[in-house]
Amino acid sequence: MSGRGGATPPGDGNGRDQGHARVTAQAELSLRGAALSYGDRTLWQGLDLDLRRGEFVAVLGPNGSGKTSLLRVLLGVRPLSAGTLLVRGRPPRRGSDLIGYIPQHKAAAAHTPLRARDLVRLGIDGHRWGLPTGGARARRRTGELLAAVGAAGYADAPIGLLSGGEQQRVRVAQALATGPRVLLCDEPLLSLDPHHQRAVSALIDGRRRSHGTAVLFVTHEINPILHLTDRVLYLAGGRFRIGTPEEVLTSPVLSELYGSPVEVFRTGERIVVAGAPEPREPGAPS
Ligand SMILES: Nc1ncnc2c1ncn2[C@@H]1O[C@H](COP(=O)(O)OP(=O)(O)OP(=O)(O)O)[C@@H](O)[C@H]1O
Repeated sequence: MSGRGGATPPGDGNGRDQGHARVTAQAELSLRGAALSYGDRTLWQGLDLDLRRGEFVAVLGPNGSGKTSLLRVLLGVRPLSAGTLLVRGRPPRRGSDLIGYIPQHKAAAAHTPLRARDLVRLGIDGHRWGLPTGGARARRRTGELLAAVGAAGYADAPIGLLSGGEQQRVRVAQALATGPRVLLCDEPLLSLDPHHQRAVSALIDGRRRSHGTAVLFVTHEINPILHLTDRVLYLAGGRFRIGTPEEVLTSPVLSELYGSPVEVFRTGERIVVAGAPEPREPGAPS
């Protein structure tokens, strides 16, 4: 297969086989013929994806396959090299209220002067530096957001003194501050223990169920979120596949995507991928 990404069934999932016009009308995010290159290196191309209301899409792929770069495009901080992106029918805009972003967990330094409530407050009016407005309303909203993620008990604690799971709850609250239609999650469970992984993924899932928020969830590990996942976007070696986990996470599909034999095992509720090749160095011949 050429470097042109996988617009072939099974697991094409690009909407064409599901009533293209109907899907487009409902999409929160819509990519058409999207490509992203850095210099002469193309991370992905020919990407068609509609993210629908309340949908949970997991983005998988080896290191360097362009998962975070995709989020940067969707956040409006990086332009596509080709193709189009629409966010609820309009071009993307950096800092849009329509999109919430949950970053990887990185432990905040113990001496960080921010309290949990300050971090959430930044999600409400952090883009209005120098023009503080609506103080009482923002304070009330901050309290509601912290309560919604079960973080009210440590609202006034310095963020650096909270556990990893507690910090991630606060970051979820911050991402929800503007009432986004789409949540972009960049490995939000990384370095959390299984208990906190479940708690944080349940929070994200709860939001999509209660508000119809669509979720694009970048992860290296599908198992903690497999039960939530409607579709998988799998990026590898400049190509991709989209479809349900059952369609994409199979030995034949991943072997074709990687261009070498890959085994996918299912043990109970878990999926194990074995034999995926190491990512190529940037610029190495394909
Ligand atoms: N601004 C940039 N300029 C040039 N190359 C970049 C830039 N940003 C990212 N890259 C390269 O693009 C590739 C994809 O990066 P990206 O962070 O999107 O990958 P990823 O799939 O999220 O990887 P990981 O799983 O390791 O987080 C990497 O090789 C990275 O070095």
